[in-house]
Amino acid sequence: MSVVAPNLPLCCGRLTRAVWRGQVSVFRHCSRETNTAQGNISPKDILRPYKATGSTSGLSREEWLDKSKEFLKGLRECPLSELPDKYIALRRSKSRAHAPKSTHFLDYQRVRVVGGDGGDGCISFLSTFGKEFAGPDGADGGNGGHVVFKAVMGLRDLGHISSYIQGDKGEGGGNRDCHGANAKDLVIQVPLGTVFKLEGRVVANLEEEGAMFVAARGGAGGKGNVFFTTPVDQAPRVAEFGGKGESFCYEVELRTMADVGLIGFPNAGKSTLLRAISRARPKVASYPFTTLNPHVGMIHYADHHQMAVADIPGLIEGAHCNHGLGFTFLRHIERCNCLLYVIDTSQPRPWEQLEVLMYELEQYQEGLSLRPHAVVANKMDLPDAQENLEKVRTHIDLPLVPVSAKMGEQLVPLMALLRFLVDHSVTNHTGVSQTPLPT
Ligand SMILES: Nc1nc2c(ncn2[C@@H]2O[C@H](COP(=O)(O)OP(=O)(O)OP(=O)(O)O)[C@@H](O)[C@H]2O)c(=O)[nH]1
Ligand SMILES: [Mg+2]
Repeated sequence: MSVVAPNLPLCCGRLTRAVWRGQVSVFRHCSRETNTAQGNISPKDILRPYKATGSTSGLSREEWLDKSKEFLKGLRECPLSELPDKYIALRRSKSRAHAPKSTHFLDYQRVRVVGGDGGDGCISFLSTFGKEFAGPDGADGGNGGHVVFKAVMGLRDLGHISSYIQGDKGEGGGNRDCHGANAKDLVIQVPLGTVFKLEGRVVANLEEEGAMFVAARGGAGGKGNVFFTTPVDQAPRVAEFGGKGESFCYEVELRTMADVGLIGFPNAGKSTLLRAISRARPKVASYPFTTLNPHVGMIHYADHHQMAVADIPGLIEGAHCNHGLGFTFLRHIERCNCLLYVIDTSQPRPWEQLEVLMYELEQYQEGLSLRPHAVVANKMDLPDAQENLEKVRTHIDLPLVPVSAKMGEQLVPLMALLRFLVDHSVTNHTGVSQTPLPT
């Protein structure tokens, strides 16, 4: 089943032909010498072919680079009508929401979790008609509720989790041996792949659906005065307070944020690209660092597969030394299975952007830049872009797709390549085999 009309260019995003007036490039103001001196490898070394060590797919870098390039070549020769469903991204069927603010994606949250306190025990003495001192009848309090996290399908981020979570208190004991009710456990749903850390140590990893983690246990209910009755003391005037619930401060983070992360310099057009290929609404503007938090959009394919693509804040030279937005947001990149480097082809020497980006990722975490990746040469509608693209091809030996995110051009091959990359990155975990391109 193919919903997209064959041989028609898929035009997503805004199709306004507004004149775009160049931008200030931030990275040109940074001193390259200072930063490169701190690492063992130079940015240039990154692009040279070398043996991979840290690919998530298990394939060597050369293997999946060759496969992706072969795939792209096949894609150019194959008419769109003959593409397998899995490579055909569906157009947005619904219009974007009119919510006043676009919500960003939360993949990290510090949470204080406190179990509910137990109910207090009761001091009471029974007095009935005809028997004034019928003995103690103060009952026990109920137990406080646990705070439990449960992994469920269908949730993607941690935005619904507040920074302070308190379990319910147990009911106090009553007279006439009426025990207080136990409080209900507070079950908070989290996405699959949520990791809980306590003082930097991983204490729980909820990978499977339905997996639960008791983050803080509730306190036990206090005993009522009946409990303290002894042969010696038949009328004890003593009862217990309910126990306090446990209290911990967890770092909650997602192991995987998205299938694909868009990496690029500020103003490269990452947010524009995400808007073009999904219904996400990250802000787009012609000044650097417009995006300050990651945004995730979904691409739907004709075989009903959904793929999450994350727009990650812009990266500049020296990011690993806390330049620009610092390195805290680099951890978002760790949580993407594949990387899509977005370069601004209208700028002079665009391949240098790629060198810097890969270098920064390597400096942050060895092997990070080697995850299955491809390059998008964006802004092909601008003057000089075509000329620059030819030069880029001579400098970059990676799968490269020229697009214009603003005009919505060449997005079909890009989305097919993304699917191909993502399938490759998960093949080893799931054992799903690839559908070959029609020959
Ligand atoms: N002509 C043209 N302009 C584009 C294209 N893609 C993005 N732009 C423009 O480039 C500017 C920056 O785009 P953004 O999508 O905000 O860039 P970004 O990479 O998300 O930037 P940060 O959020 O700052 O990292 C905007 O003015 C866009 O309209 C394109 O394909 N062609
Ligand atoms: Mg942006």
